[in-house]
Amino acid sequence: MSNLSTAPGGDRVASGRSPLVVCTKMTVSVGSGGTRTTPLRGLDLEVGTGEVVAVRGPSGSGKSTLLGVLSGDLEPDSGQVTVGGASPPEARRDPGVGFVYQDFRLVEFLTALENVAMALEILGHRSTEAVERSRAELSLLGVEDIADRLPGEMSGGQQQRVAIARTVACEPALILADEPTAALDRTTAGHVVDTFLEAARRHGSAVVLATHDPLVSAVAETVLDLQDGHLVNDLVAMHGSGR
Ligand SMILES: Nc1ncnc2c1ncn2[C@@H]1O[C@H](COP(=O)(O)OP(=O)(O)OP(=O)(O)O)[C@@H](O)[C@H]1O
Repeated sequence: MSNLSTAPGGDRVASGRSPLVVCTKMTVSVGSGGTRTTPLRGLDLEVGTGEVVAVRGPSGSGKSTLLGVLSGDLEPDSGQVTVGGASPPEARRDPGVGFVYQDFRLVEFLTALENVAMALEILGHRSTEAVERSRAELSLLGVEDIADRLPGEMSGGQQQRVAIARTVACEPALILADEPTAALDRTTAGHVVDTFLEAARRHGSAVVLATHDPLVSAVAETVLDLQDGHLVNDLVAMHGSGR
């Protein structure tokens, strides 16, 4: 577990290993006109290289909004956010940010294998190597048997695992996943969680998981709760009692 300390704003920051993600006094609004709302208000966060963080919070507390800012899909109103010293849009390319979206976002006209291989080819991997690596990643997630199926021919849980394989295969410096076990039975959810832990251990990826799933919080190194637009330390996780 990383050392935890409290930032001036009261949010949790990690110390003791090199920070990859740094958010300082970050305020983020979404929507427009009468539906505009500000889920994140002056939030501070650090996530270290190789750290696996679970972000919890009630529905509507801003978990997806936080991931959206870290991925560069959303811009903060104010405050700072960097990933590997770069702005999130720049960081997508270098040092690399992978996002497992809640709705998976697989390319509908590509098979499972092609979805994963295409992502690797975009990063510059040769076709044969990309296919080999994609098969290995699908196999690790237990979906090698559906490698030739299109997303429309897969269950939600299978699509979720293909989306995870696509992200993890690319070995990004930062992995973001929104409810990555939501569509899965408990055994499969366990394999998925192991995949994220392995990505952190083997490649040093920082992993931020937005989740309601106690299984995910139980294995994450750090558990944070979103409350009133801020991140609050989970005291049980801080004191290491069995997580
Ligand atoms: N495009 C949008 N327009 C208006 N309001 C939005 C928009 N996106 C999110 N919101 C609002 O922002 C708040 C935070 O939403 P967000 O999706 O980040 O929460 P969440 O914690 O991820 O929820 P869930 O657990 O249900 O996925 C909610 O009140 C939500 O209604």
